Amino acid sequence: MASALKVNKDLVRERQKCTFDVKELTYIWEGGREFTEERQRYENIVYSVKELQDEVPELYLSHKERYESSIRKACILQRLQNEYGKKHKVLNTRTIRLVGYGAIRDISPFLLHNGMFIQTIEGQGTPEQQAEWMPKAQAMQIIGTYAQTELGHGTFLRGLETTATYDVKTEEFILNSPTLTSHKWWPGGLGTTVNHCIVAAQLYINGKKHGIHLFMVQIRDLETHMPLPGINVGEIGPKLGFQTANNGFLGFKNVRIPRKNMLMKNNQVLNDGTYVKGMNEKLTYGTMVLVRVSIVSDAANVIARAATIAVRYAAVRHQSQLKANEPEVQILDYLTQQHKLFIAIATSHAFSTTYGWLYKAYLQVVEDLGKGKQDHLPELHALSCCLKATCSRDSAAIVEQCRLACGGHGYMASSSLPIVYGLATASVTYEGEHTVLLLQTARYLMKAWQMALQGKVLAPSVSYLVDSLKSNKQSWQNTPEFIVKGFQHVAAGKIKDAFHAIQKHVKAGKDYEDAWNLASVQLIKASEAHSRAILCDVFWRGTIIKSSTASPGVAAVLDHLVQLYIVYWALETVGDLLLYSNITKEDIAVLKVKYEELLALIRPNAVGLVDAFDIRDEVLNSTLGSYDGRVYERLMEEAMKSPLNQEPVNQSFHKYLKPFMKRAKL
Ligand SMILES: CCCCCCCCCC/C=C\CCCCCCCCCC(=O)SCCNC(=O)CCNC(=O)[C@H](O)C(C)(C)COP(=O)(O)OP(=O)(O)OC[C@H]1O[C@@H](n2cnc3c(N)ncnc32)[C@H](O)[C@@H]1OP(=O)(O)O
Ligand SMILES: Cc1cc2nc3c(=O)[nH]c(=O)nc-3n(C[C@H](O)[C@H](O)[C@H](O)COP(=O)(O)OP(=O)(O)OC[C@H]3O[C@@H](n4cnc5c(N)ncnc54)[C@H](O)[C@@H]3O)c2cc1C
Repeated sequence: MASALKVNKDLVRERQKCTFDVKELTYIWEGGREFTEERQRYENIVYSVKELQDEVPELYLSHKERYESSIRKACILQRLQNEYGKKHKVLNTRTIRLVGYGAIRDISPFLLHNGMFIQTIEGQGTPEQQAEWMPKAQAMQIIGTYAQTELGHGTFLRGLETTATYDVKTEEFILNSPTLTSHKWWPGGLGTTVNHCIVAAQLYINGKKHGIHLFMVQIRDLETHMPLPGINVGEIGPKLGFQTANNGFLGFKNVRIPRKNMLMKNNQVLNDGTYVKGMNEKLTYGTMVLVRVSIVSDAANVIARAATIAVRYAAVRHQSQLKANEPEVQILDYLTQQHKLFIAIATSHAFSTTYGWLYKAYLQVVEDLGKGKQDHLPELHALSCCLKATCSRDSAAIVEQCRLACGGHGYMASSSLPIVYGLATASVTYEGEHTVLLLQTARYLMKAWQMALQGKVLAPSVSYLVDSLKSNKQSWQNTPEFIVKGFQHVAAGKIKDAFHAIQKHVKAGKDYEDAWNLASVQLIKASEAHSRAILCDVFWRGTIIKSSTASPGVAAVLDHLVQLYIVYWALETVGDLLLYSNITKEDIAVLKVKYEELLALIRPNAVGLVDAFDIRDEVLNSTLGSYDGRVYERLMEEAMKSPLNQEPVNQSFHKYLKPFMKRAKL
């Protein structure tokens, strides 16, 4: 934190107004004091390393230089992380990623190694395979990625074209990329960083296709880093964001790997080519479920970054007068600005709470699977799909809203909002495209509705369908509990409508699949409504639990945030509530007043609330959002770093402009 003397006076005043203990909220937000202190200790180590500090801002480097700089920093970070783990305790993934951003600025080329390669060995490997690869992967003696998506297919995994054909004579798999579209395309780190991959390929034994399986494949020599024979590997080039993720392509030509390199925790291939089917073929997709769950947490963190920048800037920035002859006001005092920004703070808390709940459900399912029980797998898949879809999409929209709320300066790269948007919007697509995942959940919801009609017992997350089958005669109440019930009625109503739409098309003679496609806009709306009902319910119940042990000041702000989130979404979806619940026009008028009251209650705590996210200036890396609020000074200082400002006259003047002007005179 900057010294009090240098802090912008508006921010000083805002912090004096704060009515709650900022540190206490940080501990709650981060899941406990021990996590915060751990992160802070690690940050102090990382950000004191001189080699991690930029001489030239990353954005002025070429694509190649940025990659090289990110690898250099990623190696230092990995060493620091390992040393820290040995000395203190193994750091949690949130801390590693958050602190990593502060050094690398964008995505680490090791993200897929740390985020999917290791997790897949752990989740899909037999104990022997884990014993062989885990220590090497953890020590980074081998560096890997998760290579699934191809040029031709990302979503439809059964359509992947890479083949792994078992050769019973040599007890090897032979990997091939038979077409251009079968080339792997996108995996992070694949371009020029990794030497190993987990490859998703169609398994063939004696001419019979057994579907998608995962294989450990070495693609580069560990000494020379040259691609191994039969491997065609490279980088895919610049993208909207994720510039330093080193996404790559990969093709195979008769690449042989030993039988033991198929990940065999679930399905197995024996020496003689016998195929042994596991408990559930979808367990092969297990790493994706874990990452979808983690993306809910990522969404909370990315919004916290954007909200911190935009709220601090809105406190420092003065523009226009509310009344003639009065000074220009802090833009944070405009109600429309509060409407844009306070929902960002509330959403971050909503997603963080939901992540805690979802991760617990994930751990329970993993434990059950270990005992051969898979009853809750479909529910977890459905929840992780719709929550990943909704949270990533909301995070991209909210980050963009925060950027727009900063006016012109939000468009500056030095605000960091463009790079944060690049991160947020990528997550809408990767790890399962948004619409596709909503439709996965819709499959589950259609089955759940059918079961509800048949009077069967439903899984907890859809048990609200039973209530909605009974006629709802209760009059509306403007309480959070009741509004949450209203969201459940909306979800149930949309699920029912989508169900009937499919039935109508089937009755009219359509195949079920065509009927599904014809109803799919309704299906994704049903899935979205289900997500919103879950988010509001979990956030509301989770906040009650958190508040029960909090000080009155913190409990009050948590209550304001959860109420704001619920009322905001009630007003955003008011048409749906009018259609599917008993809300009246009068109730809506009351909700509007309530919303404005909540904005007013949050206003004095706005800066305190973003301070409580406790995101260091190194991580924010923003001219607009730093703790001290020296916005204008920083904008000018950063501009002065432009290479174009290092000389009074650029050579292009003599080369092009001057001759051009001379010709123009004639
Ligand atoms: C030094 C600094 C270091 C810093 C870093 C360190 C940090 C480390 C920590 C990291 C922490 C977090 C990690 C975050 C990493 C983020 C980066 C990720 C980058 C992106 C990676 C990728 O994108 S990988 C590729 C992802 N690809 C996809 O998601 C593909 C999407 N498609 C599918 O999943 C499937 O094909 C499909 C679900 C869409 C359809 O599958 P399929 O056609 O086979 O199935 P059906 O539709 O026929 O359904 C059949 C039934 O199966 C059920 N089903 C489907 N999937 C699952 C599943 N996963 N689990 C359970 N059940 C499943 C489906 O519902 C059907 O059921 P029924 O209806 O009952 O028939
Ligand atoms: C930044 C980034 C990093 C990535 N990293 C990795 C990685 O490390 N490893 C890896 O393997 N992959 C990675 N990917 C790939 C990513 O997982 C896929 O791009 C993603 O799963 C979407 O698949 P797709 O590109 O095939 O989209 P498509 O499926 O082609 O989607 C195009 C459009 O078609 C629609 N569509 C497709 N199918 C259906 C359907 N059944 N019903 C309705 N609409 C449909 C979609 O909604 C979308 O609008 C990464 C992608 C990005 C952007």
